[in-house]
Amino acid sequence: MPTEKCFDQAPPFPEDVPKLSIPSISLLNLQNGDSETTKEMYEACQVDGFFILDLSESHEGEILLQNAEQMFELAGEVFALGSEILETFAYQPPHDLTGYKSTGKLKTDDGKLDLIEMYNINQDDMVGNSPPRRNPDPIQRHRENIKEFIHLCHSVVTIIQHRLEEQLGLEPDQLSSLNSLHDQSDTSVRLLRTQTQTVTKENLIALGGHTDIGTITLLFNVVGGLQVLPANKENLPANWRYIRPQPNCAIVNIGDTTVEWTGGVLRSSLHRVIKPPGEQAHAVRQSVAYLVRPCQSASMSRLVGGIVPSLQYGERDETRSVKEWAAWRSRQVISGELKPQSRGGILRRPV
Ligand SMILES: O=C(O)CCC(=O)C(=O)O
Ligand SMILES: [Fe+2]
Repeated sequence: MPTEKCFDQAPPFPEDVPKLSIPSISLLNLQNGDSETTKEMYEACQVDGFFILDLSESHEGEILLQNAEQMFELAGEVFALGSEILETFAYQPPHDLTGYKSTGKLKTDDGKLDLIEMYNINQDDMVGNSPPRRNPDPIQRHRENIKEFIHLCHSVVTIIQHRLEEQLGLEPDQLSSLNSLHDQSDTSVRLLRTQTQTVTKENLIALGGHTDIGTITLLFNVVGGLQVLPANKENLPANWRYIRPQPNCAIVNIGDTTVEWTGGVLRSSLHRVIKPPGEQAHAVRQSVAYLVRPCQSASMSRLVGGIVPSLQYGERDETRSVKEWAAWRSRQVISGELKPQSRGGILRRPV
């Protein structure tokens, strides 16, 4: 659905709401190693932790868009099964997020419960890194499409990481090898849906403020509702800014694991989903996310090299395993026990 066709079917995004201004980065330019584009992307990853990735004009990008559209159709089929069937595939947090999460399982910032349904498809299952899992029928029937979507998303993530490695002065593959497609990880394709909102409250929170735990996220949206808390702004209702979904584009954001690895040079920003703005509030909101997690064998320790700051006296390196660390982070998100906040974003000039 992220093509023009899908945007034409949805009500328009209103002009008069506060938006975060983030750059639109051409995938083709990143593929060609264009230095201006690379610098612009690096800066966005430091300042906002978010940027728009324009997939048009790139051959792989165009195929990815078609695949993402198929994932939107798959989401429609999966959620149409209804909660009774989907509950038989319920997720098991915090250790296994694969499967269905009904609404009302997570706390939102206003102390209420979330309004978003999710289905997480496990990458290892789809690419054959682990024995096949039991999945709802539409997922089983579309295994090949999902696998292709994963391969394309993964190669786009690898291009982004290669450009970041150059800017950070790291070795080629120093970042990207930590989320290899062929090693087990908790990487997933997440299908999300929020029903039409009948409640009049403008800032009704569907998914509470959080940072993504993994390395990087590619997000496909058509209907608005995603908001980011800009850097150096207090978490007050007036400070949140919308990210306007754009046709032929993905939204990219940096996750907490990359902040750990880069010693805080890159930033993972607090984001949330609220009731879609303006006329869009009457639309069912679907999105598709590719959430990259590090391989289980990777370390959470800070990378050594380039402009990544070395540990200072008194600072301790992260020694928990990838699994332990992620379970600890997601427990925080689920229980709301620790207030989630943006992390990283120490300004450092690229090499
Ligand atoms: O649906 C969206 O636009 C955002 C979803 C999100 O932030 C997430 O799944 O982590
Ligand atoms: Fe997120």
